[in-house]
Amino acid sequence: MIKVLVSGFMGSMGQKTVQMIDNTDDFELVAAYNPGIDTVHLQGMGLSDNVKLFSKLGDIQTDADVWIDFTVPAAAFENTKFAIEHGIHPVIGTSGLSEEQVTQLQQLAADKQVGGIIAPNFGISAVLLMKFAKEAAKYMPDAEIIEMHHQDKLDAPSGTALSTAQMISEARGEKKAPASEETLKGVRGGDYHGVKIHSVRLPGYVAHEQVLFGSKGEALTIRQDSFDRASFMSGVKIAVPYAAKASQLIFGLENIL
Ligand SMILES: NC(=O)C1=CN([C@@H]2O[C@H](COP(=O)(O)OP(=O)(O)OC[C@H]3O[C@@H](n4cnc5c(N)ncnc54)[C@H](OP(=O)(O)O)[C@@H]3O)[C@@H](O)[C@H]2O)C=CC1
Ligand SMILES: O=C(O)C1=N[C@H](C(=O)O)C[C@H](O)C1
Repeated sequence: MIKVLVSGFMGSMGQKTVQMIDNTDDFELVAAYNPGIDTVHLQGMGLSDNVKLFSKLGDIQTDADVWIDFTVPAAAFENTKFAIEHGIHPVIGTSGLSEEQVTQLQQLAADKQVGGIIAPNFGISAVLLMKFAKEAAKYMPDAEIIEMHHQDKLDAPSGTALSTAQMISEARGEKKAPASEETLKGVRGGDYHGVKIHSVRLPGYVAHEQVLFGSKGEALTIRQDSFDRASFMSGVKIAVPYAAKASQLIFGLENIL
């Protein structure tokens, strides 16, 4: 049995994760963390009395093996650091960690021998999109990304879009996006090493990404859609047993599939 703590358990992803753990024989929810726990939410969630609840990071005392984190970008670094320092293997879905922060956390995990995984996206369709985009970029280096998310998403671009841009950039090498004068500021999107990223936020959307490749007389479009947050749970389910035994902190679900 793998004992799990869910950080951000009252959020959209946190609630899905609690359900997934309840429905998985090998996992047991032993602790849950969320600042500002409210009883209305709690009643709806039907957590067992054995689950220890925490609303402050410093108060957490648990025998959890794995720390699943779906919180907010501003909390991702401190939460992951806390988990590693307390011997709890991290499975981090929260977006917004910088490359420097990931490197720091990987160093800490190696020092403490408490490994796990940080994944910008636990959905299989998104992992495949990134893999296919990396391959396509070798042959069609001119690419732009459009990511589309629900209106409550705090960060832009999405972690997935940033990761896709990194992979495209690595596969094709240095390249600049065509220069054009913006008569409306920001209209050409963000720029990651020449890969333009456009972030759309709309009600009704969940999480979607499209990568457009253009070449002489032809184009390729790769698209994935997460219509439901359940789409991320298959990846989390794979990540938990991996993390519980890991001595390194890896980045990207594709590395353990
Ligand atoms: N890797 C992946 O596959 C996926 C990643 N994500 C990422 O997961 C994160 C959460 O997404 P989502 O569930 O939609 O967001 P929500 O806003 O629905 O949930 C975030 C939860 O975290 C809580 N929270 C705020 N601060 C802290 C803290 N310091 N420690 C612990 N919990 C905290 C919030 O509480 P309160 O409301 O009281 O502030 C809230 O309950 C985002 O970064 C998102 O990008 C989302 C989907 C898939
Ligand atoms: O906030 C979300 O919803 C999502 N966040 C992740 C990201 O930033 O890439 C993963 C997925 O896109 C859903």
